[in-house]
Amino acid sequence: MKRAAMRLWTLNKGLLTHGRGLAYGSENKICKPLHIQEVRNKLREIVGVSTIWRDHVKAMEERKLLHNFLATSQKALPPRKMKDSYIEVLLPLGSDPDLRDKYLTVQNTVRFGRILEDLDSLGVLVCYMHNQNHSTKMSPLSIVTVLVDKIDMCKYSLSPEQDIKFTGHVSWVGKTSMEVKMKMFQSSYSFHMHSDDKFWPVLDATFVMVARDSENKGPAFVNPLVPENKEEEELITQGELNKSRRIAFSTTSLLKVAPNSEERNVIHELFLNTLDPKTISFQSRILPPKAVWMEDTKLKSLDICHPQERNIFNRIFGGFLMRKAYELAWATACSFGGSRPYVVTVDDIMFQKPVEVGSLLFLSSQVCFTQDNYIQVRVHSEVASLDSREHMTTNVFHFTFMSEKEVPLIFPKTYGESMLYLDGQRHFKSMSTPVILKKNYTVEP
Ligand SMILES: CC(=O)SCCNC(=O)CCNC(=O)[C@H](O)C(C)(C)COP(=O)(O)OP(=O)(O)OC[C@H]1O[C@@H](n2cnc3c(N)ncnc32)[C@H](O)[C@@H]1OP(=O)(O)O
Repeated sequence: MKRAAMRLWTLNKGLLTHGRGLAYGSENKICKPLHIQEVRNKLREIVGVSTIWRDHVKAMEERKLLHNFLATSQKALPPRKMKDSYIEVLLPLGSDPDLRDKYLTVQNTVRFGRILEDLDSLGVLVCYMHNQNHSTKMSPLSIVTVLVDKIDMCKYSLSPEQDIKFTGHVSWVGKTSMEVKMKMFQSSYSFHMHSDDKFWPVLDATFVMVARDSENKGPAFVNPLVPENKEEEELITQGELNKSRRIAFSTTSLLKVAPNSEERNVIHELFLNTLDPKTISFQSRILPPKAVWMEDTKLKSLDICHPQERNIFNRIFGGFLMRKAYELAWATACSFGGSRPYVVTVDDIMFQKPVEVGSLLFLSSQVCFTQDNYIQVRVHSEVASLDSREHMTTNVFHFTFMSEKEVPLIFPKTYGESMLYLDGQRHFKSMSTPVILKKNYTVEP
């Protein structure tokens, strides 16, 4: 590996230093880090879509011709290395005040919803870099987000006055799917970059993206991935384990099988705690002190999905859906906990179905589990077309927040709510390490 590429690769593994001069791309192509605004432009270039909505049908017609470039088997595609897909993106919040406004909350913190949008675009670009075919300008692949496996926040504060840097690369591939690992770092200096800037890690994310054919109608093979050293071998093994974990999680879903005996005891205990001791009845339920019924924690929203929010394939951009769901979840946690909550983990967001432009997007959010200062919020997303009343679930989002003070206990009333409680508890327990609350931990909507 060339020296510069080796340095970049090493930087991705730990603390990122020397903000300037970092690069992205394959071994043979070392460039400056991309500006965040270039990411979506680059994606449009790779996919060859129009920037004007009225031309979108024509642009998609043109993409049909790319079908001939699709591989008939994975073996026919050359293997790639992790560094081939490695990219760096700069979000110069500190040095660009106009950009900063887009990311700013009224409390002078960073809008986490905007970060989710950036991660989604970055994840797609990483996958295009992995599958880059130098013989065609436009890619025959349509890459979509299928799963946000995990986003873990580190405990450093996110300031809108310091530059942010993202890195990402493909860490595992299946036949048509790819796992992408992304990291986010923040500069330790305000307003301007110094040649000796240090970037500290603030976030770790794992997404799964899927390759589809040029019209986004059927599956398409992705290039194989070969490890170059022991660490990369471990990442690939971890990718395999992640796949098995997801399958195991989904086969024990409470939508498919009954809760285990420990969980059944939890639910019965909660039920007994809400029985009115003055009556001998299963029907008289009262709330214990410092507790809230789950049904009283709901918030809902409706959005019309305008063309402005479309992705490169003229469906609604996954990042937009995540931002909307996150902001509703944050408002739910805030009104429940009575103080400003901080996001700790985003977990297992599955994009089951694409959302068409023009759909009505219904989001329902509720607190489904609490413990100490933690609030687990679930957001259910459904769409309906304007001319049909039929609703279809497109996503379920799970967010873990932390409040500055201890929050009330949550009590389910119905069996359905009890399942939501257990599902929330499972997601909460899957959180890697509980974050220690810090006063300067300032990630808000
Ligand atoms: C960047 C953006 O804005 S994209 C917009 C947001 N995303 C979307 O709109 C995507 C909406 N979802 C979909 O269209 C569909 O669910 C699809 C196309 C992603 C998957 O459809 P499926 O019928 O599950 O496809 P299929 O069974 O062929 O699976 C395709 C691959 O996805 C993988 N996959 C499917 N579900 C999951 C999951 N929950 N977690 C991880 N991988 C998954 C499969 O393992 C398979 O990978 P492999 O070929 O490497 O083994």
